[in-house]
Amino acid sequence: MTAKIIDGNALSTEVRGQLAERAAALTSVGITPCLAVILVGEDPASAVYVRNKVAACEKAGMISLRDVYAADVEPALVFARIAELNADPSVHGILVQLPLPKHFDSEAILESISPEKDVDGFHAENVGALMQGNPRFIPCTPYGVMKMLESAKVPLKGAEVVIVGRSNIVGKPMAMLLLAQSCTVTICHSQSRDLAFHTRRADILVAAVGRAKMITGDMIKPGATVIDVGINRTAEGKLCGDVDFETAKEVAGVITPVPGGVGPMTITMLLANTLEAAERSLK
Ligand SMILES: NC(=O)C1=CN([C@@H]2O[C@H](COP(=O)(O)OP(=O)(O)OC[C@H]3O[C@@H](n4cnc5c(N)ncnc54)[C@H](OP(=O)(O)O)[C@@H]3O)[C@@H](O)[C@H]2O)C=CC1
Ligand SMILES: Nc1nc(=O)c2c([nH]1)NC[C@@H]1CN(c3ccc(C(=O)N[C@@H](CCC(=O)O)C(=O)O)cc3)C=[N+]21
Ligand SMILES: [Mg+2]
Repeated sequence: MTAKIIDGNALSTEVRGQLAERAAALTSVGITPCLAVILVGEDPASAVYVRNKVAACEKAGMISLRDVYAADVEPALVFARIAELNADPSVHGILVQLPLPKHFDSEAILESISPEKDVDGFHAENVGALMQGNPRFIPCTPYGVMKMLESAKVPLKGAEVVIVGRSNIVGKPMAMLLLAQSCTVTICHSQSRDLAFHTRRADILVAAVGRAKMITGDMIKPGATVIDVGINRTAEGKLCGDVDFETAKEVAGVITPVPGGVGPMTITMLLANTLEAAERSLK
């Protein structure tokens, strides 16, 4: 038996269709949801993501603004632009593509975004709200993973979850969301001893490391749900996840592919958060 695959492209199409209807309803009362994306530098992967985000917005009937700065831009210029977007009532969401060049204080940039427009959910106030179980914006990647688990009807209450990776943008918020659904959560990282000991206990295994194919079939409990957040490029330029799909799919019960898994759902939930911000602006 090979694992059931959660198709992130198909689920995205379905969810984005629903978002487009809500966006159209808002537009009919004079508010078109608008996302502003800021990109600093020429990293080709970041440029692709930003292009995908902008295209997805337009397809769902939302407006997107894009500001691109040279890698050596004066941070003051970016702070000034964020202040302008914060003050503009026609802008509902603001996203600064990460990572930023080294001469930027990334934390200060994220804190300068109005929490009401922080559709990534990275502002300290929104991180705190999520931890307190009262989220304003759920970070897009973990939010997309929760939608995928829901669509596959994966039982959460009491499930043993192991997350590999503890970043602020994926691992930590993922742990908070699953904890809120009464999973028992373990977070592993580069200093964890005997990673496979942990991963083999997992009913739900989330890989968010950034190391191609590091999770192999022998590290997975038979029948487990395996969520692959990793996006890595092989020497031949092919995209692959943190999970070795070929060996993992023979052991797992449910698995997500790369590409076509968590990535598209991340963009879908960014649209959802932008729409949500626009809907709140009515109230
Ligand atoms: N699909 C999507 O939408 C998205 C995909 N990604 C992808 O997900 C992956 C992770 O991204 P991100 O969270 O930003 O990555 P970071 O580089 O910020 O974090 C990586 C984490 O993996 C841990 N780690 C590194 N090596 C090992 C190891 N050998 N064993 C166990 N843990 C290890 C690190 O541990 P330590 O903390 O100790 O250093 C760290 O916590 C990347 O491939 C990224 O491209 C990211 C965002 C969205
Ligand atoms: N402020 C900020 N917010 C982010 O959400 C953010 C970020 N910075 N920096 C980088 C990471 C990464 N990320 C991805 C989004 C979509 C795909 C995606 O659509 N992937 C496609 C493939 C795309 C391709 O062909 O390269 C897929 O997996 O099928 C991947 C990765 C968002 N991130
Ligand atoms: Mg990172």
